[in-house]
Amino acid sequence: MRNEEETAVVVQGLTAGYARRAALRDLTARFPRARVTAVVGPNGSGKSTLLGVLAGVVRPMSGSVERASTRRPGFVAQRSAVSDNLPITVREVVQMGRWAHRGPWRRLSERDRSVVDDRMARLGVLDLASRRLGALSGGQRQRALIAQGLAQEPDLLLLDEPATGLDLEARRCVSEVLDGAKAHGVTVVHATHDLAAAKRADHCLLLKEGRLVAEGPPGAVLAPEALAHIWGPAQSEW
Ligand SMILES: Nc1ncnc2c1ncn2[C@@H]1O[C@H](COP(=O)(O)OP(=O)(O)OP(=O)(O)O)[C@@H](O)[C@H]1O
Repeated sequence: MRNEEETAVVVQGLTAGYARRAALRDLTARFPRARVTAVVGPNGSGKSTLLGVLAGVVRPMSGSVERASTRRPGFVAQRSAVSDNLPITVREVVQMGRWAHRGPWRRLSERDRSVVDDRMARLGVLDLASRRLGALSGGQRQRALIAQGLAQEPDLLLLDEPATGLDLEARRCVSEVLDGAKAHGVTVVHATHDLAAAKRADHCLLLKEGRLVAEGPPGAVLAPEALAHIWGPAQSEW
């Protein structure tokens, strides 16, 4: 990043976790505005916790998170965090994204409806609009949840493993959607185990055991020697 102007979020000395156990320790990092940042690391390294802090659902134990904007971030949680049994349709799920603007259960305006339809179309779930979320395949459900995040029209979009379990075409669709959001000025941060997707990002954070190991351009952060350091030599060919 070249200067402060281009930074959407600054995290300094962040320690955060659950009960008294820290899952992230003394993390300092920046998230460039209108760019895609990939957060990479092994299971349990603190990726979801970091997204939770940025989303405002996990409170820091110490350190700070500074964000220029006061708009509520869009947060697409890990699919496993969303109940399969919710008796709501895909359209209702995506409409919930408009609550940030309308408040819950308010009547939707014409514009709300058109944003909802547009986001469902972009994620290829418009023809599933009246199906119940719980009756969808994992990949279809994931696309509905991403459509919900986009329907919020956030300036900061946080996604926890958005491409996990998706087929090739759906992954391509998600990747295009995230690039489209970025082109509209949205700061995108996603946690991923897909190193190819991480390499397409503009900026990358590599975590291990709750600590930041490296930050910068994905090509440098995900260099074979860094990956070998984290996962062992077998993964260093990515
Ligand atoms: N709700 C919770 N309550 C207690 N501990 C938690 C909770 N969520 C995560 N943890 C712990 O915090 C640590 C970091 O977990 P986190 O989910 O942030 O990692 P992650 O990098 O996203 O992992 P994964 O790749 O498996 O999704 C782990 O040790 C985990 O057990």
